[in-house]
Amino acid sequence: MGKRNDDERRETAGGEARPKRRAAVDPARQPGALPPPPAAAPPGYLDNGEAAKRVAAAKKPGRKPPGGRKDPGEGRAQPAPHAARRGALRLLAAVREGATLAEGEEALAELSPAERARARRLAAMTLRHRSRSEAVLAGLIDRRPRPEVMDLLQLAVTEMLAGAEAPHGAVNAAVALARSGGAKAKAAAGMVNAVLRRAAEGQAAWEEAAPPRLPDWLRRPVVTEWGEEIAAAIEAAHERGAALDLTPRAPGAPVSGEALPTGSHRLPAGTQVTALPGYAEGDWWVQDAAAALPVRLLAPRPGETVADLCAAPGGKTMQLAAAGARVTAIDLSPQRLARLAENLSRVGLEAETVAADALDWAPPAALDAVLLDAPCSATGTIRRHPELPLIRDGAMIPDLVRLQAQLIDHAAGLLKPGGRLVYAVCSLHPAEGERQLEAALARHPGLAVEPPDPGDWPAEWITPQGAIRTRPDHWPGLGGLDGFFIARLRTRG
Ligand SMILES: C[S@@+](CC[C@H](N)C(=O)[O-])C[C@H]1O[C@@H](n2cnc3c(N)ncnc32)[C@H](O)[C@@H]1O
Repeated sequence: MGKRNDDERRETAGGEARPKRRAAVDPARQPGALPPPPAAAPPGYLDNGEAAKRVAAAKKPGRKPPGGRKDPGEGRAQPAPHAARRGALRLLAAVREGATLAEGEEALAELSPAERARARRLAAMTLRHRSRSEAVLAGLIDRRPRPEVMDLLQLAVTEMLAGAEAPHGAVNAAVALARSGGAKAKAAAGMVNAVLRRAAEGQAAWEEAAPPRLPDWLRRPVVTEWGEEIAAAIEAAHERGAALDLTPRAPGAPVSGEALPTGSHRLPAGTQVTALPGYAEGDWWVQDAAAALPVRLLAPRPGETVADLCAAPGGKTMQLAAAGARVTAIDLSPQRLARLAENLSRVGLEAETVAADALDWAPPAALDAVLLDAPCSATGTIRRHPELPLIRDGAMIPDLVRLQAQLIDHAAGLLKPGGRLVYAVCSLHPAEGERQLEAALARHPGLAVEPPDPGDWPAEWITPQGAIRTRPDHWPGLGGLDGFFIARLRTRG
């Protein structure tokens, strides 16, 4: 799988962004500060690239580890043994340093595309099941080992008990990796061997353990909003991970995968995107089924003027343009906007692009509609980004809520009388969704919620306010979907 393909496989939704000056989210203080995305950026991150540079510098292939030891893979024409596992451990180490899996991937440049994909899969699987491997290991170790040794143990336990890897293969690989590490890892090789041989018998403890809990800062508001049972169902859905969803360029077009009730198509996770029919022709793009819903609710008509205020990397811009709307796509990040332009060009669609703070942007004439897919905590995308709970602490929520409110206020002022505003966030935090809508309605007596047509939308998604709320535990039989809050507002006119 090529680099392009890797990038395409990432969700095109999401994206917490750097408020330029009006609100006070400081990218440098964000634990998950992300690089300018090479392609479709993972959601929920800032765009300053600092964390990525830090991680890449620390993990550069060939960089000598402390003590001058030569990396076993250094200088080899052939990949080092266990290259994918070694890559997965680098990714887990990057997450421990506060980076995302996507940032960590910068350190995997020497791996083949297939090894890189496997490293990513192994790391994500280890993170998704981390509570189970912890439970298995808790009964086998007296004292928690060094973090890198713990990563190695958790990776091997996950491979054995969730990944269908034969125990001897996972144990031997882990021992070999420990032996090829620094002095401290070498010293732990005996313990790794002994613990993992016993862990291979730990299937019962694995099954009995609960999925990873949401962090308290997110679990509390989730439980207050929907109750304990739903919080647990969300956690279980996060552990199951996400399939690959495609949005057809034209409704009803022949696109691979199972057609979902909302028009997206679903394929198994791990499907090689560039090999699918229609990729080169731009017949579809990768987009979680939930991320495709805001434009569906907006229902753009041919010729309408629509601004996509926080547009990059452009999943929703492409939907708007495919519907025939005259779209202006605005984004604060020129790098992300460049990616949007690339995406548009791949699928042969057009939109005007503007690199600007949406709070400073105004159209020459009032608009028919505005899509505000606002920067947010991205907590609705944990299925795809299992590292998020580990690298966020919730401190950014108040600043994000403030920025979202400012963007709603600005967006409302850009509309014609009778124009519509769709506000969307890929967040499970009610402060960014349900409470944000309540506050917006209180500030804007001239705006009213226009509820979705109940005939077209699952009843369980429609909130008492007339908005749409999707959660990862929805559609259990179909494989779930990301958490989004989406509201359609209309100016009285
Ligand atoms: C949730 S993502 C958008 C995802 C996009 N709508 C899609 O479907 O592909 C949020 C985007 O908001 C942008 N952003 C953040 N603050 C902004 C601002 N003040 N003005 C314009 N764009 C902003 C970020 O750069 C990021 O690309």
